[in-house]
Amino acid sequence: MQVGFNMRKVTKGNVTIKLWDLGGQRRFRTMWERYCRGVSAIVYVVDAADRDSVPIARSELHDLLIKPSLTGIPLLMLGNKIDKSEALSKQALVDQLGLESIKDREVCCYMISCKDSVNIDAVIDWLIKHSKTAK
Ligand SMILES: Nc1nc2c(ncn2[C@@H]2O[C@H](COP(=O)(O)OP(=O)(O)OP(=O)(O)O)[C@@H](O)[C@H]2O)c(=O)[nH]1
Repeated sequence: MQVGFNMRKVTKGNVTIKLWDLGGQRRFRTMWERYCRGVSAIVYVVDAADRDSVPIARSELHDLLIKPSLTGIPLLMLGNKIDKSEALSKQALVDQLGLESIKDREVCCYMISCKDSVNIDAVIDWLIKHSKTAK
């Protein structure tokens, strides 16, 4: 059975980051806001190779960010699965997710492959930079 919410800790050097992995399926989405309140950053992972799902990812993202409780929380967008030939380019993903229209917070986007460990270090560094303890 798919569990909707898992907590993990990632340590690099003397910094430990606490991550909540929130389920992406429809039935879990109403709970996203509750888990995002008060966090240092929101990491939103999309499958860059699943082009049909991007419009849904876009509307769910903007529905989330419109919540007053989440104003100003930095957003890290990750376009995953760039090892697949059908993956969107970064520019196409940024455009299709409407990231340029987000003006009330810092937004960063990396294209990654969890399978091939592409850009994972950059993600960890970004998370450390935006963690509460490491400023
Ligand atoms: N090719 C490729 N496959 C990947 C990559 N990352 C994850 N996958 C595969 O994608 C599938 C889904 O991965 P999950 O980690 O279960 O996805 P998830 O986003 O946590 O799923 P939900 O939270 O339920 O939406 C698995 O079969 C993974 O092996 C990647 O970078 N490249």
